[in-house]
Amino acid sequence: MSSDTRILGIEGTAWAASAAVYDCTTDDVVIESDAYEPESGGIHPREAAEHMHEAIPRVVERALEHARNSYDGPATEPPVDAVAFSQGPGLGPCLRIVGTAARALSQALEVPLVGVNHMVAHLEIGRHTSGFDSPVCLNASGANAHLLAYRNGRYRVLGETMDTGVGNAIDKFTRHVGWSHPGGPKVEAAAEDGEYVDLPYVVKGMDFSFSGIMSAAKQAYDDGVPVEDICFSLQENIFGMLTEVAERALSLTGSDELVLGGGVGQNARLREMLSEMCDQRGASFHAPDPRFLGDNAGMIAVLGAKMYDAGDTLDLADSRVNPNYRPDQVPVSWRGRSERSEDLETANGDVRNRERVDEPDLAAGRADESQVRGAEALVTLEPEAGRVTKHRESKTYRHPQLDDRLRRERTTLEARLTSLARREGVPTPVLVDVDPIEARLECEYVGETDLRGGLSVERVRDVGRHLARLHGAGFVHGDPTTRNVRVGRPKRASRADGGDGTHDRTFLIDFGLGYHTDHVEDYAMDLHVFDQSLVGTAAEPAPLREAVREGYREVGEGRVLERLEDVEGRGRYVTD
Ligand SMILES: C[C@@H](O)[C@H](NC(=O)OP(=O)(O)OC[C@H]1O[C@@H](n2cnc3c(N)ncnc32)[C@H](O)[C@@H]1O)C(=O)O
Ligand SMILES: Nc1ncnc2c1ncn2[C@@H]1O[C@H](COP(=O)(O)OP(=O)(O)OP(=O)(O)O)[C@@H](O)[C@H]1O
Ligand SMILES: [Fe+2]
Repeated sequence: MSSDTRILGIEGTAWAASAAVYDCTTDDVVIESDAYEPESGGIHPREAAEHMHEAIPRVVERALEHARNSYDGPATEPPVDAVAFSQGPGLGPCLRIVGTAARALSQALEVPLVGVNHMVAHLEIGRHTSGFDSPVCLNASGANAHLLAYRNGRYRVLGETMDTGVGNAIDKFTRHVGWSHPGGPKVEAAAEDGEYVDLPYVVKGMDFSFSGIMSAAKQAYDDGVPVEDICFSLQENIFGMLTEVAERALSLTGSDELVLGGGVGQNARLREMLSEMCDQRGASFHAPDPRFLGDNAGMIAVLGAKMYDAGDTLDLADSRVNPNYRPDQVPVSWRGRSERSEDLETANGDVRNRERVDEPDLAAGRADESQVRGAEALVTLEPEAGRVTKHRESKTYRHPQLDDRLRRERTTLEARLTSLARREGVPTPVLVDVDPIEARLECEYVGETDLRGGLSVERVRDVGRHLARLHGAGFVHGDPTTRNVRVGRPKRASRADGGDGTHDRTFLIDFGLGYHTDHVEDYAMDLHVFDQSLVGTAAEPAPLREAVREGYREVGEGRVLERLEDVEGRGRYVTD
């Protein structure tokens, strides 16, 4: 940053009472922290608030003392230009204490107040220390776990945990085995001596869930499985899931930069996996210094400075804290104008650069003219021969046993669901050969372009009907994006169709994330992913979104469409 801004940052969302001074001229960050350590169990909100009450004045005083000592301006001037504080998310009682302290200080020093979103700060500190321009960010913290990417003035949530934060999930397991809080570092230490045992692994598109794996881990412990083996395997599966969704986000955004944020980011195995994944796909990876990963006021001060320079300060009346403050609620004021209107066309499930709609799509990593590197597989296209070969290559970041299992399971499932879908009357590629051991699948080349390069109301309505048919048969596609729909004349099936070979069809491909389910919620989510993909792809999504619903209504159940409205009403999904 070019200005000579100096900012006092205050953090106190849960366990870390922390204050920092950031000096833009030198880029120095001085952090003073005082951690709350529960005597037993996890974090108790009331005890944590008592800790804040007592520790915040102390750390603020130390930070201010540093600010005064290093300030060479007039003695009558305040030693900082603004006070930035964590406005949320976090524990209400803790946040309120921090808010009160920040307001009092801003009045005493007669400087403005800056309200910082703690999760955006976890992200921005990585962008700041890496110098990356527009990275995808994986926030792996105690109470959260999500992937963020910037588009059109906001950080969009591309994927997130469907239940608890990643650190909290680990901490619950360590409480079960009687270890003190925080559990993450203890799991990391115990994992050193562990061997792999099978545990659940749950990724749905770019979302993921920890509840199944944590129950299984506790059960394994109760059954006498050595705790170090469980710790080792927990790390392999949980961090494998996070790395997989991070790779998916890179592939779909077309970004080649990844930054890590949050307390769990201190884990060496997680960093190793992310770094290896990025190496394998030619992307750059950055993890900030550990002092910037766990909760700390340094990241609040650094983002506070960017916001202050952009004129993004708070009136007292707007300075109330928000325990549920989501990162996608923050209007991003501090990125340059050119940055704000640029880049990623993101939406949950389908994210891309608008110009990349040529056919064939080789944008996500061109190997040669006929190969596409998707998020999961290397796909060899032979349109002339009417053939496609999809190979789920080994991911070296994953434990070999887990890697084998996932590649086999998904290849088998993709083959099975692709055929099942066709039996339900949904056009899909005809399978030629499946080799689960090699994770290789050979099938018919279908369509002429991706749907995203050939959007029309009729085609989208057709996809609505297709999804309804799958759901009627008791399974979901799992990843129905405009990239996973092919459109055009069928190469072989057309004549069998009774047509003249010019009849337009929409094919569903890539069933690797599909699964059997009878939950309305899963069907609604499937529709929602497609809906969001339209929002991310089309200049005028409204008539298309209506068309999907029409198509679905013709064939499927109204209650799924009702649930879709619920899903949209939950607020996570910003579609503007
Ligand atoms: C809202 C805010 O209060 C919250 N903060 C938070 O969760 O603290 P953070 O410092 O980002 O993360 C703490 C978590 O990070 C885990 N952790 C710390 N070191 C770890 C390690 N080496 N391996 C795995 N987990 C680790 C701890 O077990 C704990 O669950 C958040 O950012 O979600
Ligand atoms: N049967 C097919 N006919 C024509 N093109 C295909 C076929 N299968 C795949 N493709 C092309 O290859 C691309 C990648 O294939 P696919 O989606 O199956 O791989 P993936 O690794 O699962 O990708 P991602 O997870 O990124 O969607 C598709 O977007 C499509 O353009
Ligand atoms: Fe945090």
